Amino acid sequence: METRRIHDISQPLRPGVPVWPGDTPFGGEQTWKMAEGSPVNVSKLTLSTHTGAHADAPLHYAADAPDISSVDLEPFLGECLVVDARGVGELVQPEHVPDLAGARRVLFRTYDRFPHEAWDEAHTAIAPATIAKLAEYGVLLIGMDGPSLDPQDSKTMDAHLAVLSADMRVLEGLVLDDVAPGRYELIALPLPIVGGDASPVRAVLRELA
Ligand SMILES: Nc1ccccc1C(=O)C[C@H](N)C(=O)O
Ligand SMILES: [Zn+2]
Ligand SMILES: [Zn+2]
Repeated sequence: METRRIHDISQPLRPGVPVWPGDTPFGGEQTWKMAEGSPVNVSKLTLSTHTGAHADAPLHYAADAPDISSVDLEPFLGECLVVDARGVGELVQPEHVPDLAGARRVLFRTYDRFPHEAWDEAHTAIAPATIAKLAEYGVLLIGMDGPSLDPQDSKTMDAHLAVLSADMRVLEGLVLDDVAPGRYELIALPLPIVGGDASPVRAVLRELA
């Protein structure tokens, strides 16, 4: 049997999971309870589309752009490169991008320890020039552990606009603490939420054979 190790790089979704300031807190509530005589347990969720590990749709940063149910799944599935970008400062710059050796999906680790319990107001972001460089190399998807490609206080969304013009896909909120830099198989499919500007993903990295 195949035994390639799988690293779960998703945040556990639970009440209290840190969300963007002012955004909808995660809520789960049981609607049918076995404890009250129902034959099954069922619950409802309340959450922002940008909760935990998630994929942005172009619709998040451009009006009339594709929603998350319309995007091609190819970028979210396949070989990727995990890059150690810890300690780079405010922005991951082009010089922090190593030789991609043909990788078409690139994930940046910026945290020593992912902040599971508190929102990080001052996360590392991605320089637009870095996205342009990745696009030149044919990269389909950029991912990171921080909550946004752009700084929290950005009004111009330069990194997201660079992604828009390169038609790249985006993963944010990945937990890369226990993953060594290098190549893996990425599996991080968004849900087909019609009209959705983003979707949570169950993101995993599988070691290559
Ligand atoms: N939830 C929000 C509410 C307001 C403004 C931004 C967000 C975001 O989540 C930003 C995001 N994760 C991004 O794609 O950069
Ligand atoms: Zn997002
Ligand atoms: Zn984003």
